[in-house]
Amino acid sequence: MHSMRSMELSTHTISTTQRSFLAVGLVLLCWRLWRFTLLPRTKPLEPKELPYWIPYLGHVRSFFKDFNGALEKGRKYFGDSKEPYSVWIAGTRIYICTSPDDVADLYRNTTTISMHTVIEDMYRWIGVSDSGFRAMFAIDASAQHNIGLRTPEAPAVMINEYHRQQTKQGELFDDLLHTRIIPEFEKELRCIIDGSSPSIVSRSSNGVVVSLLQLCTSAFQSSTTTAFLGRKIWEVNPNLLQSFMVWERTNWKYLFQMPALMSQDMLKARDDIINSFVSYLEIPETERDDRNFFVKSIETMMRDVGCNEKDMAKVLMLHFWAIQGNIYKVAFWTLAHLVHNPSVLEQVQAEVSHGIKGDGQLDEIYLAEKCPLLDSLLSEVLRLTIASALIRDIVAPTHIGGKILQPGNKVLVPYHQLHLNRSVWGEEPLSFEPARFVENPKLLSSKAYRPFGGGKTLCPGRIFAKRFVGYAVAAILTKFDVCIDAEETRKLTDGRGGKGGGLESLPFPRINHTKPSPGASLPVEGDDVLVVLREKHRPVDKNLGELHA
Ligand code: HEM
Repeated sequence: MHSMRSMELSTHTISTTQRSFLAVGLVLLCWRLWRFTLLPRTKPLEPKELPYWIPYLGHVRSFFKDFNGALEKGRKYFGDSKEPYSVWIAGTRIYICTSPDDVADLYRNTTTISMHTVIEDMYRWIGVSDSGFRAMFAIDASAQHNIGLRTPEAPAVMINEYHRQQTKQGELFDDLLHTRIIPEFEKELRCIIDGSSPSIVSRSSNGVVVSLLQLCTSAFQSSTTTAFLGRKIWEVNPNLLQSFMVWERTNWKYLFQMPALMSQDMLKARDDIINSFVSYLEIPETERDDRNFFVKSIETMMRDVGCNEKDMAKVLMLHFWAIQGNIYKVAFWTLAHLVHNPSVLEQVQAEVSHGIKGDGQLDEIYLAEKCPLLDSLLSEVLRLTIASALIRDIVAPTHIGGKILQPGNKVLVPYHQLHLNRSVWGEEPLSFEPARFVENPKLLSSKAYRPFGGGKTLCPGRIFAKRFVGYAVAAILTKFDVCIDAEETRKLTDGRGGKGGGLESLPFPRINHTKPSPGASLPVEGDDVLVVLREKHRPVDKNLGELHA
Protein backbone atom coordinates (compact mmCIF):
# COMPACT_ATOMS: atom_id res chain seq x y z
CA MET A 1 0.00 0.00 0.00
CA HIS A 2 2.79 2.34 1.05
CA SER A 3 4.85 1.55 -2.05
CA MET A 4 1.76 1.99 -4.27
CA ARG A 5 1.27 5.44 -2.78
CA SER A 6 4.91 6.41 -3.29
CA MET A 7 4.71 5.23 -6.92
CA GLU A 8 1.62 7.35 -7.45
CA LEU A 9 3.42 10.25 -5.85
CA SER A 10 6.48 9.85 -8.00
CA THR A 11 4.34 9.52 -11.15
CA HIS A 12 2.62 12.66 -10.06
CA THR A 13 5.99 14.38 -9.39
CA ILE A 14 7.34 13.36 -12.77
CA SER A 15 4.29 14.55 -14.57
CA THR A 16 4.47 17.86 -12.70
CA THR A 17 8.09 18.23 -13.73
CA GLN A 18 7.20 17.29 -17.27
CA ARG A 19 4.35 19.74 -17.22
CA SER A 20 6.67 22.50 -16.02
CA PHE A 21 9.10 21.69 -18.81
CA LEU A 22 6.29 21.68 -21.32
CA ALA A 23 5.04 25.02 -20.05
CA VAL A 24 8.51 26.58 -20.27
CA GLY A 25 8.96 25.07 -23.73
CA LEU A 26 5.62 26.46 -24.86
CA VAL A 27 6.41 29.93 -23.53
CA LEU A 28 9.81 29.81 -25.26
CA LEU A 29 8.18 28.69 -28.50
CA CYS A 30 5.63 31.51 -28.38
CA TRP A 31 8.35 34.01 -27.55
CA ARG A 32 10.48 32.77 -30.45
CA LEU A 33 7.53 32.90 -32.85
CA TRP A 34 6.69 36.40 -31.71
CA ARG A 35 10.25 37.72 -31.69
CA PHE A 36 11.63 36.18 -34.88
CA THR A 37 8.55 35.71 -37.07
CA LEU A 38 5.79 38.13 -36.10
CA LEU A 39 7.69 41.15 -34.78
CA PRO A 40 9.99 41.45 -37.87
CA ARG A 41 6.83 41.73 -40.05
CA THR A 42 5.87 44.88 -38.21
CA LYS A 43 9.33 46.38 -38.71
CA PRO A 44 10.36 45.61 -42.30
CA LEU A 45 13.12 48.24 -42.29
CA GLU A 46 14.90 46.69 -39.29
CA PRO A 47 17.58 44.14 -40.19
CA LYS A 48 16.30 40.62 -39.47
CA GLU A 49 17.52 39.02 -36.30
CA LEU A 50 19.35 35.67 -36.21
CA PRO A 51 17.07 33.50 -33.98
CA TYR A 52 18.24 32.10 -30.66
CA TRP A 53 16.71 30.14 -27.81
CA ILE A 54 17.98 31.66 -24.58
CA PRO A 55 16.51 35.12 -23.94
CA TYR A 56 18.97 37.83 -22.89
CA LEU A 57 22.09 35.68 -23.52
CA GLY A 58 21.28 35.17 -27.21
CA HIS A 59 24.30 34.10 -29.25
CA VAL A 60 26.85 34.49 -26.46
CA ARG A 61 27.91 30.86 -26.42
CA SER A 62 28.32 30.38 -30.17
CA PHE A 63 30.27 33.63 -30.54
CA PHE A 64 32.63 32.81 -27.66
CA LYS A 65 33.17 29.32 -28.94
CA ASP A 66 33.77 30.04 -32.60
CA PHE A 67 33.52 33.68 -33.60
CA ASN A 68 33.87 33.27 -37.37
CA GLY A 69 31.94 29.98 -37.33
CA ALA A 70 28.95 31.76 -35.75
CA LEU A 71 29.08 34.44 -38.43
CA GLU A 72 29.27 31.76 -41.11
CA LYS A 73 26.11 30.17 -39.67
CA GLY A 74 24.41 33.56 -39.83
CA ARG A 75 25.38 33.90 -43.49
CA LYS A 76 23.93 30.50 -44.31
CA TYR A 77 20.77 31.06 -42.23
CA PHE A 78 19.87 34.10 -44.32
CA GLY A 79 20.64 32.27 -47.57
CA ASP A 80 23.78 34.30 -48.27
CA SER A 81 21.50 37.26 -49.04
CA LYS A 82 24.15 39.82 -47.91
CA GLU A 83 21.38 41.90 -46.34
CA PRO A 84 22.37 43.40 -42.99
CA TYR A 85 21.13 41.19 -40.15
CA SER A 86 21.51 41.35 -36.39
CA VAL A 87 22.66 39.13 -33.57
CA TRP A 88 21.93 39.51 -29.88
CA ILE A 89 24.81 39.06 -27.46
CA ALA A 90 24.08 39.44 -23.76
CA GLY A 91 21.93 42.54 -24.03
CA THR A 92 23.72 44.10 -27.00
CA ARG A 93 22.36 44.17 -30.52
CA ILE A 94 25.05 43.90 -33.17
CA TYR A 95 24.25 44.45 -36.84
CA ILE A 96 26.31 42.35 -39.22
CA CYS A 97 27.09 43.82 -42.64
CA THR A 98 28.70 41.63 -45.29
CA SER A 99 27.76 43.24 -48.60
CA PRO A 100 30.80 45.04 -50.08
CA ASP A 101 28.63 48.05 -51.02
CA ASP A 102 27.24 48.31 -47.50
CA VAL A 103 30.75 48.13 -46.07
CA ALA A 104 31.85 50.98 -48.38
CA ASP A 105 28.84 53.01 -47.16
CA LEU A 106 29.81 52.33 -43.55
CA TYR A 107 33.32 53.64 -44.16
CA ARG A 108 32.01 56.76 -45.85
CA ASN A 109 29.62 57.49 -43.02
CA THR A 110 31.48 59.36 -40.31
CA THR A 111 28.51 61.21 -38.84
CA THR A 112 26.04 58.56 -37.64
CA ILE A 113 28.62 55.80 -37.09
CA SER A 114 31.35 56.31 -34.52
CA MET A 115 34.69 54.70 -33.71
CA HIS A 116 35.10 56.79 -30.58
CA THR A 117 33.72 54.48 -27.91
CA VAL A 118 35.59 51.52 -29.41
CA ILE A 119 38.92 53.32 -28.83
CA GLU A 120 37.78 54.46 -25.39
CA ASP A 121 36.87 50.89 -24.47
CA MET A 122 40.34 49.69 -25.47
CA TYR A 123 41.91 52.28 -23.15
CA ARG A 124 39.57 51.46 -20.27
CA TRP A 125 40.01 47.69 -20.64
CA ILE A 126 43.81 47.91 -20.66
CA GLY A 127 43.48 49.77 -17.33
CA VAL A 128 44.35 53.40 -18.12
CA SER A 129 43.52 55.47 -15.01
CA ASP A 130 40.81 58.14 -15.00
CA SER A 131 43.37 60.94 -15.05
CA GLY A 132 45.32 59.23 -17.86
CA PHE A 133 42.08 58.75 -19.76
CA ARG A 134 41.19 62.43 -19.44
CA ALA A 135 44.68 63.44 -20.53
CA MET A 136 44.56 61.17 -23.60
CA PHE A 137 41.08 62.19 -24.77
CA ALA A 138 41.06 65.93 -23.97
CA ILE A 139 41.59 68.28 -26.90
CA ASP A 140 43.94 71.02 -25.75
CA ALA A 141 44.83 73.38 -28.57
CA SER A 142 47.78 74.73 -26.57
CA ALA A 143 49.42 71.31 -26.05
CA GLN A 144 52.82 70.92 -27.73
CA HIS A 145 51.63 68.31 -30.23
CA ASN A 146 48.89 70.63 -31.49
CA ILE A 147 51.15 73.58 -32.27
CA GLY A 148 51.00 74.20 -36.00
CA LEU A 149 48.02 71.85 -36.56
CA ARG A 150 44.97 73.26 -38.30
CA THR A 151 42.62 71.11 -36.20
CA PRO A 152 43.80 70.27 -32.69
CA GLU A 153 43.66 66.57 -31.84
CA ALA A 154 43.33 64.54 -28.64
CA PRO A 155 46.54 62.63 -27.87
CA ALA A 156 44.75 59.28 -28.40
CA VAL A 157 44.00 60.32 -31.99
CA MET A 158 47.36 62.02 -32.51
CA ILE A 159 49.13 58.70 -31.87
CA ASN A 160 47.69 57.38 -35.11
CA GLU A 161 48.97 60.51 -36.86
CA TYR A 162 52.47 59.68 -35.55
CA HIS A 163 52.05 56.14 -36.96
CA ARG A 164 51.16 57.69 -40.31
CA GLN A 165 54.19 60.01 -40.25
CA GLN A 166 56.51 57.12 -39.32
CA THR A 167 55.22 54.82 -42.05
CA LYS A 168 54.53 57.34 -44.85
CA GLN A 169 57.05 56.81 -47.63
CA GLY A 170 59.93 59.19 -47.15
CA GLU A 171 62.75 59.74 -44.68
CA LEU A 172 61.04 58.26 -41.62
CA PHE A 173 59.89 55.23 -43.57
CA ASP A 174 63.43 54.67 -44.86
CA ASP A 175 64.81 55.03 -41.36
CA LEU A 176 62.37 52.41 -40.10
CA LEU A 177 62.59 49.85 -42.89
CA HIS A 178 66.03 50.30 -44.43
CA THR A 179 68.15 51.55 -41.53
CA ARG A 180 66.56 49.70 -38.64
CA ILE A 181 64.41 46.71 -39.62
CA ILE A 182 66.35 45.17 -42.50
CA PRO A 183 69.75 45.07 -40.73
CA GLU A 184 68.06 43.62 -37.63
CA PHE A 185 66.22 41.03 -39.69
CA GLU A 186 69.46 40.09 -41.49
CA LYS A 187 71.03 39.50 -38.07
CA GLU A 188 68.20 37.13 -37.22
CA LEU A 189 68.89 35.20 -40.42
CA ARG A 190 72.59 34.99 -39.53
CA CYS A 191 71.53 33.32 -36.28
CA ILE A 192 70.17 30.49 -38.42
CA ILE A 193 73.54 30.17 -40.14
CA ASP A 194 75.56 30.31 -36.92
CA GLY A 195 73.14 27.91 -35.23
CA SER A 196 71.95 30.24 -32.46
CA SER A 197 68.39 30.86 -33.72
CA PRO A 198 65.75 29.65 -31.24
CA SER A 199 63.77 28.32 -34.21
CA ILE A 200 66.27 25.52 -34.91
CA VAL A 201 64.80 22.12 -34.13
CA SER A 202 67.61 19.92 -35.44
CA ARG A 203 70.61 19.93 -37.71
CA SER A 204 71.57 17.59 -40.48
CA SER A 205 74.02 17.18 -43.32
CA ASN A 206 71.92 19.40 -45.59
CA GLY A 207 71.30 22.31 -43.26
CA VAL A 208 69.03 23.03 -40.32
CA VAL A 209 65.45 22.13 -39.61
CA VAL A 210 63.50 25.08 -38.21
CA SER A 211 60.02 25.57 -36.81
CA LEU A 212 58.50 28.04 -39.25
CA LEU A 213 56.22 29.52 -36.61
CA GLN A 214 59.09 30.01 -34.20
CA LEU A 215 61.27 31.50 -36.94
CA CYS A 216 58.61 34.04 -37.88
CA THR A 217 57.78 34.79 -34.27
CA SER A 218 61.33 35.42 -33.16
CA ALA A 219 62.84 37.00 -36.29
CA PHE A 220 59.99 39.40 -37.07
CA GLN A 221 59.15 40.35 -33.52
CA SER A 222 62.74 40.82 -32.34
CA SER A 223 63.67 43.02 -35.27
CA THR A 224 60.50 45.12 -35.00
CA THR A 225 60.84 45.54 -31.24
CA THR A 226 64.46 46.69 -31.53
CA ALA A 227 63.61 48.97 -34.45
CA PHE A 228 60.88 50.74 -32.48
CA LEU A 229 62.09 50.67 -28.87
CA GLY A 230 65.87 50.41 -29.23
CA ARG A 231 68.13 47.95 -27.40
CA LYS A 232 67.43 48.99 -23.82
CA ILE A 233 64.15 47.05 -23.83
CA TRP A 234 66.09 43.76 -23.88
CA GLU A 235 68.00 44.77 -20.74
CA VAL A 236 64.67 45.50 -19.06
CA ASN A 237 63.10 42.20 -20.10
CA PRO A 238 64.96 39.73 -22.30
CA ASN A 239 61.83 37.54 -22.28
CA LEU A 240 59.39 40.21 -23.42
CA LEU A 241 58.44 38.29 -26.54
CA GLN A 242 57.52 35.19 -24.58
CA SER A 243 54.95 37.21 -22.69
CA PHE A 244 53.85 38.78 -25.96
CA MET A 245 53.20 35.34 -27.45
CA VAL A 246 51.07 34.36 -24.44
CA TRP A 247 49.19 37.63 -24.96
CA GLU A 248 48.79 36.74 -28.65
CA ARG A 249 47.17 33.40 -27.81
CA THR A 250 44.94 34.82 -25.09
CA ASN A 251 44.02 38.39 -26.06
CA TRP A 252 40.58 37.25 -27.27
CA LYS A 253 39.77 37.12 -23.56
CA TYR A 254 40.61 40.82 -23.38
CA LEU A 255 38.48 41.53 -26.47
CA PHE A 256 35.57 39.56 -25.02
CA GLN A 257 36.13 41.03 -21.54
CA MET A 258 36.14 37.59 -19.92
CA PRO A 259 36.07 37.51 -16.10
CA ALA A 260 39.47 37.63 -14.36
CA LEU A 261 39.00 34.11 -13.00
CA MET A 262 39.11 32.69 -16.54
CA SER A 263 41.77 35.08 -17.82
CA GLN A 264 44.74 34.67 -15.53
CA ASP A 265 47.08 33.74 -18.41
CA MET A 266 46.05 36.81 -20.42
CA LEU A 267 46.25 39.13 -17.39
CA LYS A 268 49.68 37.88 -16.38
CA ALA A 269 51.05 38.36 -19.90
CA ARG A 270 49.44 41.82 -20.14
CA ASP A 271 50.88 42.91 -16.78
CA ASP A 272 54.29 41.54 -17.61
CA ILE A 273 54.43 43.57 -20.84
CA ILE A 274 53.07 46.70 -19.14
CA ASN A 275 55.52 46.42 -16.21
CA SER A 276 58.39 46.00 -18.66
CA PHE A 277 57.28 49.16 -20.44
CA VAL A 278 57.02 51.04 -17.13
CA SER A 279 60.64 50.10 -16.29
CA TYR A 280 61.68 51.01 -19.84
CA LEU A 281 60.01 54.44 -19.64
CA GLU A 282 61.64 55.12 -16.27
CA ILE A 283 65.11 54.84 -17.80
CA PRO A 284 66.48 58.32 -18.67
CA GLU A 285 65.66 59.21 -22.27
CA THR A 286 69.34 59.78 -23.08
CA GLU A 287 69.95 56.08 -22.47
CA ARG A 288 67.16 55.16 -24.89
CA ASP A 289 68.12 57.50 -27.67
CA ASP A 290 68.02 54.70 -30.24
CA ARG A 291 64.19 54.43 -30.12
CA ASN A 292 62.47 55.49 -33.33
CA PHE A 293 60.53 58.63 -34.22
CA PHE A 294 57.16 57.07 -33.33
CA VAL A 295 58.13 55.98 -29.81
CA LYS A 296 59.95 59.28 -29.13
CA SER A 297 56.97 61.30 -30.34
CA ILE A 298 54.27 59.51 -28.38
CA GLU A 299 56.43 59.51 -25.26
CA THR A 300 57.05 63.25 -25.51
CA MET A 301 53.37 63.92 -26.14
CA MET A 302 52.11 61.76 -23.27
CA ARG A 303 54.56 63.33 -20.81
CA ASP A 304 53.54 66.77 -22.03
CA VAL A 305 49.83 66.14 -21.39
CA GLY A 306 50.58 64.83 -17.90
CA CYS A 307 50.36 61.03 -18.21
CA ASN A 308 52.31 59.02 -15.67
CA GLU A 309 54.60 56.14 -16.69
CA LYS A 310 52.00 53.49 -15.83
CA ASP A 311 49.40 54.97 -18.15
CA MET A 312 52.02 55.63 -20.81
CA ALA A 313 53.08 51.98 -20.62
CA LYS A 314 49.47 50.85 -21.11
CA VAL A 315 49.00 53.01 -24.18
CA LEU A 316 52.34 51.83 -25.52
CA MET A 317 51.20 48.24 -24.97
CA LEU A 318 48.12 48.80 -27.17
CA HIS A 319 50.26 50.22 -29.96
CA PHE A 320 53.00 47.62 -29.56
CA TRP A 321 50.22 45.08 -30.17
CA ALA A 322 49.07 46.90 -33.34
CA ILE A 323 52.65 47.09 -34.62
CA GLN A 324 53.68 43.53 -33.74
CA GLY A 325 50.53 41.47 -33.85
CA ASN A 326 50.19 40.79 -37.56
CA ILE A 327 53.41 40.86 -39.53
CA TYR A 328 54.84 37.60 -38.17
CA LYS A 329 51.57 35.76 -38.82
CA VAL A 330 51.32 36.97 -42.41
CA ALA A 331 54.97 35.94 -42.93
CA PHE A 332 54.24 32.52 -41.44
CA TRP A 333 51.27 31.86 -43.74
CA THR A 334 53.16 33.14 -46.78
CA LEU A 335 56.14 30.86 -46.19
CA ALA A 336 53.87 27.95 -45.24
CA HIS A 337 52.08 28.27 -48.59
CA LEU A 338 55.38 28.49 -50.43
CA VAL A 339 56.91 25.35 -48.94
CA HIS A 340 53.66 23.50 -49.57
CA ASN A 341 53.72 24.67 -53.22
CA PRO A 342 57.28 24.15 -54.51
CA SER A 343 56.44 25.28 -58.04
CA VAL A 344 55.17 28.63 -56.74
CA LEU A 345 58.21 28.82 -54.48
CA GLU A 346 60.46 28.39 -57.51
CA GLN A 347 58.63 31.10 -59.45
CA VAL A 348 58.86 33.57 -56.57
CA GLN A 349 62.51 32.64 -56.04
CA ALA A 350 63.23 33.32 -59.71
CA GLU A 351 61.37 36.64 -59.60
CA VAL A 352 63.10 37.99 -56.50
CA SER A 353 66.56 36.80 -57.60
CA HIS A 354 66.59 39.73 -60.09
CA GLY A 355 66.59 42.00 -57.05
CA ILE A 356 70.04 40.88 -55.95
CA LYS A 357 72.46 43.76 -56.41
CA GLY A 358 76.12 43.55 -57.42
CA ASP A 359 77.21 43.48 -53.78
CA GLY A 360 74.98 40.46 -53.14
CA GLN A 361 72.44 42.47 -51.12
CA LEU A 362 68.76 42.56 -51.99
CA ASP A 363 67.37 45.75 -53.47
CA GLU A 364 64.26 46.35 -51.34
CA ILE A 365 62.87 49.00 -53.72
CA TYR A 366 63.17 46.55 -56.62
CA LEU A 367 61.28 43.93 -54.62
CA ALA A 368 58.51 46.42 -53.78
CA GLU A 369 58.12 47.71 -57.33
CA LYS A 370 59.14 44.97 -59.75
CA CYS A 371 57.95 41.69 -58.24
CA PRO A 372 54.27 41.32 -59.13
CA LEU A 373 54.03 37.66 -58.16
CA LEU A 374 55.49 38.31 -54.70
CA ASP A 375 53.05 41.17 -54.22
CA SER A 376 50.11 39.09 -55.43
CA LEU A 377 51.14 36.22 -53.16
CA LEU A 378 51.13 38.53 -50.12
CA SER A 379 47.77 39.98 -51.11
CA GLU A 380 46.29 36.51 -51.44
CA VAL A 381 47.70 35.42 -48.07
CA LEU A 382 46.19 38.54 -46.48
CA ARG A 383 42.83 37.76 -48.09
CA LEU A 384 42.73 34.31 -46.55
CA THR A 385 44.22 34.97 -43.15
CA ILE A 386 42.57 38.17 -41.96
CA ALA A 387 39.81 37.39 -39.49
CA SER A 388 39.43 40.72 -37.79
CA ALA A 389 36.17 42.58 -37.66
CA LEU A 390 35.47 46.24 -37.91
CA ILE A 391 33.26 47.31 -35.03
CA ARG A 392 31.55 50.68 -34.66
CA ASP A 393 28.76 52.33 -32.67
CA ILE A 394 25.57 53.57 -34.30
CA VAL A 395 24.91 57.02 -32.88
CA ALA A 396 21.90 58.05 -35.04
CA PRO A 397 19.53 56.17 -37.40
CA THR A 398 21.67 54.97 -40.31
CA HIS A 399 20.43 53.78 -43.72
CA ILE A 400 22.50 50.83 -44.93
CA GLY A 401 21.56 48.23 -47.55
CA GLY A 402 17.87 49.25 -47.58
CA LYS A 403 17.61 48.87 -43.81
CA ILE A 404 17.81 51.26 -40.88
CA LEU A 405 20.39 50.61 -38.19
CA GLN A 406 19.17 52.04 -34.91
CA PRO A 407 21.27 54.15 -32.51
CA GLY A 408 22.50 52.53 -29.30
CA ASN A 409 23.54 49.36 -31.19
CA LYS A 410 26.81 48.27 -32.75
CA VAL A 411 27.69 47.34 -36.31
CA LEU A 412 30.25 44.70 -37.20
CA VAL A 413 31.93 43.91 -40.52
CA PRO A 414 33.56 40.48 -40.61
CA TYR A 415 36.46 40.94 -43.05
CA HIS A 416 36.86 37.20 -43.43
CA GLN A 417 33.36 36.86 -44.91
CA LEU A 418 33.98 39.81 -47.18
CA HIS A 419 37.10 38.02 -48.42
CA LEU A 420 35.09 34.89 -49.20
CA ASN A 421 32.33 36.65 -51.13
CA ARG A 422 31.59 34.23 -53.98
CA SER A 423 30.52 36.86 -56.48
CA VAL A 424 33.98 38.43 -56.25
CA TRP A 425 36.31 35.55 -55.36
CA GLY A 426 34.62 32.73 -57.27
CA GLU A 427 32.80 29.59 -56.25
CA GLU A 428 35.79 28.30 -54.28
CA PRO A 429 36.83 31.38 -52.38
CA LEU A 430 38.97 29.36 -49.98
CA SER A 431 41.26 28.14 -52.72
CA PHE A 432 44.74 29.65 -52.59
CA GLU A 433 45.67 31.33 -55.86
CA PRO A 434 48.98 33.15 -55.56
CA ALA A 435 48.76 34.81 -58.98
CA ARG A 436 45.13 35.97 -58.49
CA PHE A 437 46.09 39.63 -58.16
CA VAL A 438 48.56 39.54 -61.07
CA GLU A 439 45.82 38.16 -63.29
CA ASN A 440 43.29 40.69 -62.03
CA PRO A 441 45.01 43.69 -60.41
CA LYS A 442 41.65 45.48 -60.04
CA LEU A 443 40.85 43.10 -57.18
CA LEU A 444 43.29 45.05 -55.00
CA SER A 445 40.87 47.97 -54.99
CA SER A 446 37.73 45.84 -54.79
CA LYS A 447 35.19 46.82 -52.13
CA ALA A 448 35.33 43.15 -51.09
CA TYR A 449 39.04 43.36 -50.24
CA ARG A 450 39.81 45.04 -46.92
CA PRO A 451 42.82 43.37 -45.30
CA PHE A 452 43.83 46.70 -43.75
CA GLY A 453 40.36 48.04 -43.01
CA GLY A 454 39.32 51.29 -44.70
CA GLY A 455 38.00 54.80 -44.36
CA LYS A 456 39.38 56.99 -41.60
CA THR A 457 40.84 54.06 -39.70
CA LEU A 458 42.65 52.46 -42.64
CA CYS A 459 45.73 50.78 -41.20
CA PRO A 460 48.62 53.28 -41.22
CA GLY A 461 51.19 50.45 -41.17
CA ARG A 462 49.93 48.69 -44.32
CA ILE A 463 52.69 49.67 -46.75
CA PHE A 464 55.45 49.15 -44.23
CA ALA A 465 53.98 45.74 -43.24
CA LYS A 466 53.72 44.44 -46.79
CA ARG A 467 57.17 45.65 -47.74
CA PHE A 468 58.75 44.19 -44.63
CA VAL A 469 57.16 40.78 -45.20
CA GLY A 470 58.01 40.92 -48.93
CA TYR A 471 61.64 41.72 -48.18
CA ALA A 472 61.89 39.06 -45.49
CA VAL A 473 60.42 36.33 -47.70
CA ALA A 474 62.77 37.30 -50.53
CA ALA A 475 65.74 37.38 -48.14
CA ILE A 476 64.97 33.86 -46.92
CA LEU A 477 64.48 32.53 -50.45
CA THR A 478 67.69 34.07 -51.77
CA LYS A 479 69.88 33.15 -48.80
CA PHE A 480 68.67 29.61 -48.35
CA ASP A 481 67.51 26.61 -50.27
CA VAL A 482 64.15 26.07 -48.66
CA CYS A 483 61.97 22.97 -48.54
CA ILE A 484 59.50 21.36 -46.20
CA ASP A 485 60.72 18.63 -43.85
CA ALA A 486 57.95 16.26 -44.83
CA GLU A 487 58.61 13.55 -42.28
CA GLU A 488 58.93 15.85 -39.28
CA THR A 489 55.95 17.97 -40.36
CA ARG A 490 53.86 14.81 -40.77
CA LYS A 491 54.69 13.82 -37.17
CA LEU A 492 53.13 17.08 -35.97
CA THR A 493 49.85 16.53 -37.69
CA ASP A 494 48.21 13.70 -35.69
CA GLY A 495 47.38 11.68 -38.76
CA ARG A 496 45.47 14.54 -40.39
CA GLY A 497 47.31 13.96 -43.63
CA GLY A 498 46.03 12.12 -46.67
CA LYS A 499 47.31 8.85 -48.06
CA GLY A 500 50.62 8.57 -49.87
CA GLY A 501 53.99 10.11 -49.16
CA GLY A 502 53.81 13.11 -51.51
CA LEU A 503 53.54 16.77 -50.54
CA GLU A 504 49.83 16.82 -51.41
CA SER A 505 49.20 14.39 -48.55
CA LEU A 506 50.80 16.73 -46.02
CA PRO A 507 48.15 18.67 -44.13
CA PHE A 508 48.43 22.42 -44.26
CA PRO A 509 48.44 24.09 -40.80
CA ARG A 510 44.88 24.85 -39.71
CA ILE A 511 44.03 28.50 -39.26
CA ASN A 512 42.39 29.36 -35.96
CA HIS A 513 39.53 31.62 -36.98
CA THR A 514 37.50 30.71 -33.89
CA LYS A 515 38.67 33.72 -31.89
CA PRO A 516 38.50 37.36 -32.92
CA SER A 517 41.86 38.87 -33.70
CA PRO A 518 42.71 42.42 -34.72
CA GLY A 519 44.14 41.29 -38.07
CA ALA A 520 45.54 37.93 -39.13
CA SER A 521 44.83 34.66 -37.33
CA LEU A 522 47.34 32.27 -35.80
CA PRO A 523 47.51 28.58 -36.65
CA VAL A 524 45.70 26.18 -34.31
CA GLU A 525 47.96 25.59 -31.31
CA GLY A 526 50.46 22.84 -32.12
CA ASP A 527 50.14 23.23 -35.90
CA ASP A 528 53.34 24.30 -37.58
CA VAL A 529 55.56 23.54 -40.56
CA LEU A 530 59.08 22.20 -40.20
CA VAL A 531 61.32 23.57 -42.86
CA VAL A 532 64.82 22.66 -44.00
CA LEU A 533 67.03 25.68 -44.62
CA ARG A 534 70.36 25.24 -46.26
CA GLU A 535 72.57 28.21 -46.85
CA LYS A 536 72.99 28.62 -50.60
CA HIS A 537 76.41 27.62 -51.95
CA ARG A 538 77.29 25.89 -48.67
CA PRO A 539 79.01 22.53 -49.18
CA VAL A 540 77.15 19.52 -47.72
CA ASP A 541 78.65 18.53 -44.35
CA LYS A 542 79.25 14.79 -44.64
CA ASN A 543 79.92 14.41 -40.91
CA LEU A 544 76.37 15.29 -39.94
CA GLY A 545 73.43 12.93 -40.05
CA GLU A 546 70.91 12.42 -42.84
CA LEU A 547 67.98 14.72 -43.52
CA HIS A 548 64.38 13.65 -43.31
CA ALA A 549 63.20 15.75 -46.24
C1 HEM B 1 50.13 42.66 -42.02
C2 HEM B 1 50.09 43.52 -41.05
C3 HEM B 1 48.88 44.30 -40.60
C4 HEM B 1 47.54 44.03 -40.76
C5 HEM B 1 46.91 42.84 -41.45
C6 HEM B 1 46.81 45.12 -40.15
C7 HEM B 1 45.43 45.22 -40.13
C8 HEM B 1 44.75 46.32 -39.67
C9 HEM B 1 43.32 46.52 -39.80
C10 HEM B 1 42.35 45.55 -40.45
C11 HEM B 1 43.03 47.72 -39.25
C12 HEM B 1 41.68 48.43 -39.26
C13 HEM B 1 40.89 48.28 -38.04
C14 HEM B 1 39.58 49.03 -38.18
O1 HEM B 1 39.30 49.65 -39.21
O2 HEM B 1 38.82 48.95 -37.24
C15 HEM B 1 44.26 48.27 -38.73
C16 HEM B 1 44.35 49.46 -38.06
C17 HEM B 1 45.51 49.91 -37.48
N1 HEM B 1 46.78 49.41 -37.67
FE1 HEM B 1 47.25 47.78 -38.74
N2 HEM B 1 47.72 46.01 -39.63
C18 HEM B 1 48.98 45.54 -39.89
C19 HEM B 1 50.17 46.15 -39.55
C20 HEM B 1 50.28 47.29 -38.82
C21 HEM B 1 51.52 47.93 -38.44
C22 HEM B 1 52.90 47.41 -38.83
C23 HEM B 1 51.19 49.02 -37.71
C24 HEM B 1 52.09 50.06 -37.12
C25 HEM B 1 53.27 50.37 -37.59
C26 HEM B 1 49.74 49.08 -37.62
C27 HEM B 1 49.04 50.04 -36.92
C28 HEM B 1 47.65 50.17 -36.96
C29 HEM B 1 46.92 51.21 -36.25
C30 HEM B 1 47.51 52.25 -35.32
C31 HEM B 1 45.58 51.05 -36.58
C32 HEM B 1 44.40 51.90 -36.09
C33 HEM B 1 44.17 53.02 -37.08
C34 HEM B 1 43.08 53.98 -36.67
O3 HEM B 1 42.25 53.63 -35.82
O4 HEM B 1 43.05 55.11 -37.22
N3 HEM B 1 49.23 48.02 -38.29
N4 HEM B 1 45.29 47.42 -39.02
